[in-house]
Amino acid sequence: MAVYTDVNEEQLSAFLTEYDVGTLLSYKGIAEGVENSNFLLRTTKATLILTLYEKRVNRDDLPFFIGLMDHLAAKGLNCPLPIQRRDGGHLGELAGRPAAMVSFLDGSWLRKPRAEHCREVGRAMAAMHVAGSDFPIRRANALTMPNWRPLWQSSRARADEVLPGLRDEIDRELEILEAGWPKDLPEGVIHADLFPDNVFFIEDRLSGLIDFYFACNDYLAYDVAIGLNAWCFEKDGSFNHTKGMALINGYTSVRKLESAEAQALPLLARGAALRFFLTRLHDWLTTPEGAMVVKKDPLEYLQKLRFHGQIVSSSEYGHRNEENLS
Ligand SMILES: Nc1ncnc2c1ncn2[C@@H]1O[C@H](COP(=O)(O)OP(=O)(O)OP(=O)(O)O)[C@@H](O)[C@H]1O
Ligand SMILES: N[C@@H](CCO)C(=O)O
Repeated sequence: MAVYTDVNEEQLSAFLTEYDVGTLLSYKGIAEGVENSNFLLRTTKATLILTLYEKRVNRDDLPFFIGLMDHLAAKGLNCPLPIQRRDGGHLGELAGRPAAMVSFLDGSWLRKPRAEHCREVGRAMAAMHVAGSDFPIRRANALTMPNWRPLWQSSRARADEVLPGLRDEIDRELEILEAGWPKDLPEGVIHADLFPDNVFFIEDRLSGLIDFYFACNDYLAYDVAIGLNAWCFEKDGSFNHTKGMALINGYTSVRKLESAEAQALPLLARGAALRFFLTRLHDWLTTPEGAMVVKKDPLEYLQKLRFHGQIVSSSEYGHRNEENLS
């Protein structure tokens, strides 16, 4: 469960006086997520999500994240709306952590997404890319290609404890990705963590996107690559081509992929798999036993990494070139 920093009722009631949201009725820690401490709050006026930002979130990035949610919500995208404080800002401090509140979104995330859901996700991702295109603040991606080697160095010596041979395999992967990483693809604001647990549905209708705390400026197609990793593999590790096609078609129904983006997709997907492998491996090796957080399996992403290494063309993910369409 992701409550790293606990808060008591007194602290919380005092914090709420800085907002026009009524008084506290109840609150509870949310047992999901791995990055920040989240609480569900009910007040006399609203239902809200309170987030205390933890170690991986840099305080200087908070105006980007909060400003982005505000910007996207104003453009009609269904995402949490940051709650304004009485002093006009959005960011406060609680239990020694930077803290903010956002509106509660209805819906829940899908444990077993189907192809039609992947299509909706592709569409919503592209809508986010379009809506973010005039967002004025910039944030470099702190978890893209140049950052992988330092991250790898933090786990490399112990990698073979997780799987014999892992150290040499990832050394090779990293070299390939560093040498071939694409240059000059269209850039913009990407979500960068659009996994099933960050997309809410009400029945089969997508009701909103959450968790913008990895959002950044990067290649737009890199977000598609992350989506293919997160949505289009089955539990047994096999890639589901129908889901890949649905996600890509959903995306391109809103924003076309340029041919350079489509061509780069196999490498971008391979890089995305390495990114999640590396953060998971790092957490796997450093999270103390008994910590109140569910550790995610790095080897799931090793399997995906190997899969992408075999892919030659984006058509294998389900992308269809315009020329191939009848
Ligand atoms: N605006 C919201 N409306 C409704 N529920 C929310 C909202 N924001 C967060 N939650 C709930 O809190 C959980 C954790 O939130 P979130 O994904 O932002 O946490 P996190 O620690 O950043 O996790 P991770 O990065 O691992 O996905 C979500 O799965 C959801 O249940
Ligand atoms: N979505 C990530 C966790 C947050 O970065 C993962 O599944 O590894």
